[in-house]
Amino acid sequence: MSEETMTSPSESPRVAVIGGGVMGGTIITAIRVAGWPVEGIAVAEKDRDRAGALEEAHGIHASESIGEAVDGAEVIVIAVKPQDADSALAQIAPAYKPGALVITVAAGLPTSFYESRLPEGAPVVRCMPNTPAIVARGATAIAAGSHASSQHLGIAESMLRATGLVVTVAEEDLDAVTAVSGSGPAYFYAVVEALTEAGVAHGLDRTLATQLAAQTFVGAAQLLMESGDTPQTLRRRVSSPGGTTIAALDAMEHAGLQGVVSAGANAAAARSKELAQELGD
Ligand SMILES: NC(=O)C1=CN([C@@H]2O[C@H](COP(=O)(O)OP(=O)(O)OC[C@H]3O[C@@H](n4cnc5c(N)ncnc54)[C@H](O)[C@@H]3O)[C@@H](O)[C@H]2O)C=CC1
Ligand SMILES: O=C(O)[C@@H]1CCC=N1
Repeated sequence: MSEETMTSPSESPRVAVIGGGVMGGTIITAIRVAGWPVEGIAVAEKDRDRAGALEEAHGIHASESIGEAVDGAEVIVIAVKPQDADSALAQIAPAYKPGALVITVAAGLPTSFYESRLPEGAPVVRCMPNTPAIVARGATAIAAGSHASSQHLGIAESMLRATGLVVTVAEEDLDAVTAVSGSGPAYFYAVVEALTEAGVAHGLDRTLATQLAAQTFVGAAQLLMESGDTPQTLRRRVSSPGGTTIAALDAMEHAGLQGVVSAGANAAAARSKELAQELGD
């Protein structure tokens, strides 16, 4: 695909999604919402049940063969686990249409990993989405490889727009993005689990405690985004002098909250870098 020949869904570029799991399925939904025609989307999914579910949900063609899905595709979305990317690329390369845009969501693997396994000059855009994309509240960062232009980034952005926020970053920032927003939803769920347990220990019904915790975090996040205030300002607004919140925050800090969160984020960023070394050349 030349950049000039594809700028909008109405031009019906052929899209092949490789791996129709959580992220692949979410991206298919997003591009359908963005107006991509069903007949322009193919998916390669080796799990038969999952392939059948995608066909039923979207009316698209699912194949076990990566070569078949990629044949003639102008955009190839790679949504397999990092450990499966090398073998997927070995099947993509022979069917690759010169100039086709490759969009990858795999954690850790740099754009050079793809470029070195595809014909010379392949434009690659690397993305780090997160699971709230499933409900159109995702946060995705995208970065251009060495042959990807701003127009290629624009195509990726237009395909992912329906998943929520999309921002462009330098590729070197993607490990940090992974540590904050890519893995971030899991930190939130872990905190909700802990808060639920605390609520249950104090006599609350488990379902109610989870509901209250989730609504509190959704509301707090919305207030943060809509008010334009800093987290510090909003935290102080909850914290009455001599009140319950200060008592809680003091206890959390004493128990190492800041250290716990940064240790988690550091481990995610380190693992992202490690994946590149482990699976790269
Ligand atoms: N789940 C998450 O929160 C996030 C995941 N990612 C990245 O997205 C990628 C996919 O992750 P998930 O969707 O969570 O995994 P998943 O396991 O749900 O989906 C991967 C799919 O690829 C299929 N697959 C594997 N090899 C294949 C092959 N050779 N041919 C056809 N299909 C094949 C599997 O059957 C599976 O359905 C990973 O690289 C991950 O790093 C990125 C950001 C967030
Ligand atoms: O856990 C992982 O490796 C992927 C990347 C970010 C979220 N899930």
